[in-house]
Amino acid sequence: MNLVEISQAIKDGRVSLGIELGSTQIKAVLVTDDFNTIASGSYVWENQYKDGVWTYPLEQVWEGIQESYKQLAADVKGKYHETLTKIGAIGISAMMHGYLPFSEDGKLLTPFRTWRNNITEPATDKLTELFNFNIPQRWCIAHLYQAVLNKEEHVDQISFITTLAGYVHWKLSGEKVLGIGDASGAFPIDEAIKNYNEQYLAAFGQLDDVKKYSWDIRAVLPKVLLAGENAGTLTAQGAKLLDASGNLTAGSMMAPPEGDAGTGMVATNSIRKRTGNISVGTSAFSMVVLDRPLKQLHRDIDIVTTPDGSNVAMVHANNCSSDINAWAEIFKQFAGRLGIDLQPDKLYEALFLTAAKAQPDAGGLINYSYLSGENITKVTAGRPLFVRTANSKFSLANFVLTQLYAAFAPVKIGMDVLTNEEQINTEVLVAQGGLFKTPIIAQQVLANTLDTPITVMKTASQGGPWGIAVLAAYVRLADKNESLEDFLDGKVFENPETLTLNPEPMGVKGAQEFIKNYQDGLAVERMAVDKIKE
Ligand SMILES: Nc1ncnc2c1ncn2[C@@H]1O[C@H](COP(=O)(O)OP(=O)(O)O)[C@@H](O)[C@H]1O
Ligand SMILES: O=C(CO)[C@@H](O)[C@@H](O)COP(=O)(O)O
Repeated sequence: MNLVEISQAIKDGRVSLGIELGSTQIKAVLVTDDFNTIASGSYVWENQYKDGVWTYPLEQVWEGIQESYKQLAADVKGKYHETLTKIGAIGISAMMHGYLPFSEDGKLLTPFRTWRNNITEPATDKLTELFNFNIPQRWCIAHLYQAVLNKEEHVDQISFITTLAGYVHWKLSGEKVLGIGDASGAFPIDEAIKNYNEQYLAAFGQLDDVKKYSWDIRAVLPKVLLAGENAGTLTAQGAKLLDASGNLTAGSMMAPPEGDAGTGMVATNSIRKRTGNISVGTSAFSMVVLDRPLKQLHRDIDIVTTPDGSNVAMVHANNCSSDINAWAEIFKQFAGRLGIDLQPDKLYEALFLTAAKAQPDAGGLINYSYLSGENITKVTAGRPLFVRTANSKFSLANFVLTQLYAAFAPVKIGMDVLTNEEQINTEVLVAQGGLFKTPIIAQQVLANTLDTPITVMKTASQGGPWGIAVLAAYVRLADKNESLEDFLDGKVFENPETLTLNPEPMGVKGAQEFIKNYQDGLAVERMAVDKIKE
């Protein structure tokens, strides 16, 4: 589309907006009906560790959404000389799971407990046994049941719980709904009925410590919707919440709110059975769409769904890029001392490119990037740790490669369970996430660490917000009965710009040596949790 055509599309509202609330950034993108991004905005935020809980204040949720929207609207005005007043469809996506309990009158009953918390182990042990289905610590039902077990005062006032995307969607549209992918991280889904698992709902409701409360779990959970279903419209109040300038009018169609797992699947076109993708940002999680049930229950493999409700095996590691950021900040401060003001993209590029000169085994250096506890390696709290021996080859190149290996190590260890015990493998994984903003290096290290070809698309560093914008467009543009898979293959990914990197034999061997040292040293990391108190 040329500038005149885009301006006309904006005037007519033939555009779709995607907003994703990720762990480190809120991003908004506007796409035309050919799925090209024509404008964007973002807001940087960071979780806080307050009173033993990882959280974000809800006021900052709105500050971030409004700032991202404001930048996007200014981008539209600057490039296309149009004021953004009408948006065809809107989708909200966010980090999944966690705990946002509300009272009947809409009051938040506890600060937001995010996916990053490892505070629900007793609840997950009990529920996993009850359902014979893996309940990870970060899931909404684990948080709710842990609050029950803790006998927290607020529990009897609960009227509704939701995820972050569900909360924002509710405020914009008045609808208490979730896309099925996001819902699958709240409570287990039954793939056959594309809804919460009835048997598990009943079992949960029958628990003695749950029966005490007047609420019913069925009424407390949001309603489940499939991709493409109508999830309400933007209300006048919602329009004001999104666009503080008041230019935006009400009435946009709303897509079912999704989790960043689902939007990652869309952004990498990984909805069909046996396709695989991986998201690498604050956390790292790989996802394979299943064509058969798993042979057995694994505590390291989570079953979620695609936005159209197919089961997906997910390996989720809580820690990926946060420690890279912490070290990058140290290098930035050092550069600052030398009078050099390093902007983030330049900083990451300079560091990552250094890793190209590293020894394949990263010189024997070891790093545990655990800002928070790590489920895969059974480390209960965050103690970032860098260890080396006197003979390790301590160079900047090896240090940076160590950081990248360490970012991918937990997910690699978890994925070995899927490969070795379930024989579930994909020929290639399509990856997305902020680490690919600097091309090649992180992609190659990931391919070597996982010993799997990694494909990255042009949109990889903006995968999530673009994915939810595509889901919004699907509500508006799909032909009757057109499946999401066909919509993606036929309309969205006609000609994707991709780059695939294969594992390099030397790199694979080096990564394996790193992982061996990493696993051998895990006892030291666990001892750090035990001995070094906050
Ligand atoms: N220019 C860059 N090159 C490489 N990595 C980057 C760059 N900018 C940011 N990053 C990394 O990307 C991460 C954010 O990735 P993203 O997928 O947006 O994650 P999240 O959803 O967790 O916020 C940052 O925390 C940082 O580690
Ligand atoms: O928990 C999940 C997926 O199951 C994610 O929402 C969570 O790890 C947050 O992802 P990001 O690190 O923000 O990409």
